Amino acid sequence: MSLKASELILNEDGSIYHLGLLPGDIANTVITVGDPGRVSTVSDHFDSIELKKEKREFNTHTGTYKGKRITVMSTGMGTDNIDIALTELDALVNINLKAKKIKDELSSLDIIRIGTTGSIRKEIPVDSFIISEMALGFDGLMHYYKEDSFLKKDIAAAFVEQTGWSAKKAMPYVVEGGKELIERLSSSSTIKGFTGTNVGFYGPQARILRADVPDREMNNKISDFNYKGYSITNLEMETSGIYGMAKLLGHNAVSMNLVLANRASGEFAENAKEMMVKLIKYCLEKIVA
Ligand SMILES: O=P(O)(O)O[C@H]1O[C@H](CO)[C@@H](O)[C@H]1O
Ligand SMILES: O=c1cc[nH]c(=O)[nH]1
Repeated sequence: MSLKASELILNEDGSIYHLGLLPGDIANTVITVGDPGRVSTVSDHFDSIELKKEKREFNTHTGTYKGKRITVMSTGMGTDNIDIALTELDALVNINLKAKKIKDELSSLDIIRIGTTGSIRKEIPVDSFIISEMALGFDGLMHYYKEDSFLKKDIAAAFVEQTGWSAKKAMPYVVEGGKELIERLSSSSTIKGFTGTNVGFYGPQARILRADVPDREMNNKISDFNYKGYSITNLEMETSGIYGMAKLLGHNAVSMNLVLANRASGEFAENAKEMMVKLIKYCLEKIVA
């Protein structure tokens, strides 16, 4: 049975609805970044660029780095965008878009997020590179899918209990990254972390400019959380969705985080651009190693 036009939506040129991409446009290795402007900061290092396409917040370049074909695509901010980005990337490789049928043989993408984050630990200073071993999603995205056998439910339950998590918010979920990619991108330059993925940047990360939050101690409670040695290191807005959707759809994912803010000390990075270029070069070298 083919998928209905209302479910698998294609543009006039046959490209997938939001990404505006055709199956041949993407490589098997996809770097995702939040910021559309960061796409060229990555592809500037490519040997050559074969494709540049842009739709909404999804800016995509495909090219080669040291002979390896790589796609870099922006996702915009938040796991609502990640739901679209990963579902449509998966459709590009695992659904025959012309027949609108799921392929008999499925393929796996390597997905490497290169993003920015705030550390909630004094001992993880700005300019650090955190590689997320696991993510705790505050966003609820994975509760909208039936398959949940890969979620670490004991860790999420302990988190709810220890932090007194409000039932008015989504139930947190915990999901691991792709082990092989995590090992490949780890080194003495990276810190292994457990990343909290928030639904926003201000209130959801307990930042107060003018609007107060219901619990000013929440970041301390998150940082005090400890279950079987697992404790949260940093906050950002995409990793849990990427890890969850990758596990759900059979892809491998890793999230690399440049620490821009240290929420415990109140500091913000002074040379963010330079450090991002350093993280990008580091990731590209590890991808082709
Ligand atoms: O720098 P990016 O990749 O966008 O990542 C982080 O920065 C944004 C917030 O400033 C959020 O998307 C967060 O996850
Ligand atoms: O504190 C921070 C810094 C970058 N991105 C976030 O989501 N939070």
